[in-house]
Amino acid sequence: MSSVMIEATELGRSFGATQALDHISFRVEKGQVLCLLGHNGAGKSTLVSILATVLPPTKGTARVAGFDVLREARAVRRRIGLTGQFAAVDESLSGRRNLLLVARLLGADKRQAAVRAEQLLEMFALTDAADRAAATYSGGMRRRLDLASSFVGQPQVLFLDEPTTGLDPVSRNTLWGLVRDMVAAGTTVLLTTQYLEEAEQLADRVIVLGHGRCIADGSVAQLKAQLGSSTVRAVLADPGTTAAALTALRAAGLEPCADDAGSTVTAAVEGSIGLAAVVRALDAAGVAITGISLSEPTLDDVYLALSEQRTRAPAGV
Ligand SMILES: Nc1ncnc2c1ncn2[C@@H]1O[C@H](COP(=O)(O)OP(=O)(O)OP(=O)(O)O)[C@@H](O)[C@H]1O
Repeated sequence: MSSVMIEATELGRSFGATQALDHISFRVEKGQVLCLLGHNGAGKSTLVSILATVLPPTKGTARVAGFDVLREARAVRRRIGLTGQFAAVDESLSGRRNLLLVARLLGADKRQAAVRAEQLLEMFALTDAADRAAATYSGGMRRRLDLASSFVGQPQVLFLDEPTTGLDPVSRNTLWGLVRDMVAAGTTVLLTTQYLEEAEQLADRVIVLGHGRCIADGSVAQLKAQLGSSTVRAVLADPGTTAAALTALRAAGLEPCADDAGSTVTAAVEGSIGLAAVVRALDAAGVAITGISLSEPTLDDVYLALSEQRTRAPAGV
């Protein structure tokens, strides 16, 4: 049996004149975590909705757990779990009743449903709060309950659409641990996020979406390798000098980018010779800095560089 659990072939989706997705193709093997990264409106939720059979594509095909998302939607639904951006729990019910309800909807008898609910409450550290209304839960507890609900049917493929948005770092770490446990048990995960750290923590492979298109595809290490061996990060004394700094570094043969606030510029370089070149170029352009460092590239650097390339690309590219 093929171990490909998600297969998208030339997927496209438009909403009127908006092309939300275009020419998206990829495969995910059993037990892998694919992370979709992208800015607001990049097309992440649209892609998840198509794969989870919530939305039909306008072009292309997709198979999940071996079944076609259009022609065999019911078979797909029986094998997947979906956790959206907003926790889909019934707030008036207790955590336990939420899980019992989902289990009964999926066809479990009363006893099976009770056993499964108990297991999941334990697994997601909700046993103590099991009989309280979900309305009294914290954001992190609600996300855990939501994730537990999507796990009632022991899905082969789990879709997580921005699962940790709005969670504090501790809750986020807990959730990452739960996702790792699921993957260790053989579940295939497709995760969307705007948090690059989340991709670094969980992903075997990352696809970066930009305006509905795939703009990068590879492991975190491969994406970082595209940027050269290291990154120089210079903190500008005056954000008003950002344009001058970028011009000077481009003239020195580098491809710099600035953070949103314009207070830091980064550039990929080859080792410490590159660091000296940055210092010389900024000094010659009269750009004062308050700090400079040389580091291995992070996924943030990759993302910034890709966004920068997109911004500089001519219209229509
Ligand atoms: N039902 C819809 N009707 C019209 N346009 C839509 C609809 N759903 C999505 N879009 C448009 O499709 C594009 C992709 O949206 P999508 O929600 O997939 O992006 P996203 O990457 O998930 O963004 P976010 O991170 O903000 O959730 C956007 O331009 C959005 O406005």
